[in-house]
Amino acid sequence: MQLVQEQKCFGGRQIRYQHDSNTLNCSMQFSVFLPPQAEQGAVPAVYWLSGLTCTDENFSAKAGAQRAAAELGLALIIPDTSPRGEGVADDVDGAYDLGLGAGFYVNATQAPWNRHYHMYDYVLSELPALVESELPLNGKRAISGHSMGGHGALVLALRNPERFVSVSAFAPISNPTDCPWGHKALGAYLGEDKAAWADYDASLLLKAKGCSLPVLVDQGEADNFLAEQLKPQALKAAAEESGADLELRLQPGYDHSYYFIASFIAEHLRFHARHLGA
Ligand SMILES: N[C@@H](CCC(=O)N[C@@H](CSC=O)C(=O)NCC(=O)O)C(=O)O
Repeated sequence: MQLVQEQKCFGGRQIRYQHDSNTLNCSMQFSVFLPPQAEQGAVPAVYWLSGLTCTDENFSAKAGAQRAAAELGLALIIPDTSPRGEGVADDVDGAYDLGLGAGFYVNATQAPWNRHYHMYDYVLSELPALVESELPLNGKRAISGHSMGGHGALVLALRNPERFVSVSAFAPISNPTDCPWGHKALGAYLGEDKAAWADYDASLLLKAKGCSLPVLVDQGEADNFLAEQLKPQALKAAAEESGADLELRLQPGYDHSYYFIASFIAEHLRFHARHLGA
């Protein structure tokens, strides 16, 4: 991987890298925050998955996560939200909720998406293997994300509990088989056979398999997308049915923006630090 950019931040290093991804079949950029403790030895990592329209830079620049990560000794690993570059398919109308910036953390099976859109495997396997071989990381991982990225974080953790110690989300798309964003993306990437969609629906996965990991979810009550797209009540019902350790916090007055994420990211990082032994 090649260094693109680096800034000192809260005594640590905010870094952007580029690499050629075999999983996505294109060149990718991602961001990393290394806390000051990484100068002395290997540290645990929180993976952050961003939402629709984002690159790795939205979270790095807007969430203000570095202060708490530096205090807690946590690395932050921040991938992009889709494959990028010439030859990578995009929505024909340039819609914000399909194609570039909207990979939904799935492995697409349908043309033209299946040439590049394998964000599930990228985040689960290729990116951790790369950063853990090149950076001072101790192999302990937690995962979090926002909206589409909250959906991705929950699905990755629910399907691979041995890979993470904890999972959290901000305003996740909790039940994508039952909302317009999910129908559009899962239909395009996986095809119209809805049986394939269930593997990427956190509420269905939680109901069917339960979850051995602690789960923290924050949801703003003034979020414009709450009723139509996010459906946290489906996740809560699934957790109650399966006995999963979900804490769902409804936050009065907060919307869907990065101001909401910035308000609670330190609490999420402290939650993950407890489970990571940081
Ligand atoms: N442009 C769209 C909404 C786009 C949007 O709100 N994106 C969110 C994530 S939404 C779910 O995945 C986001 O994080 N945007 C980037 C940012 O820096 O705020 C519309 O207008 O409806």
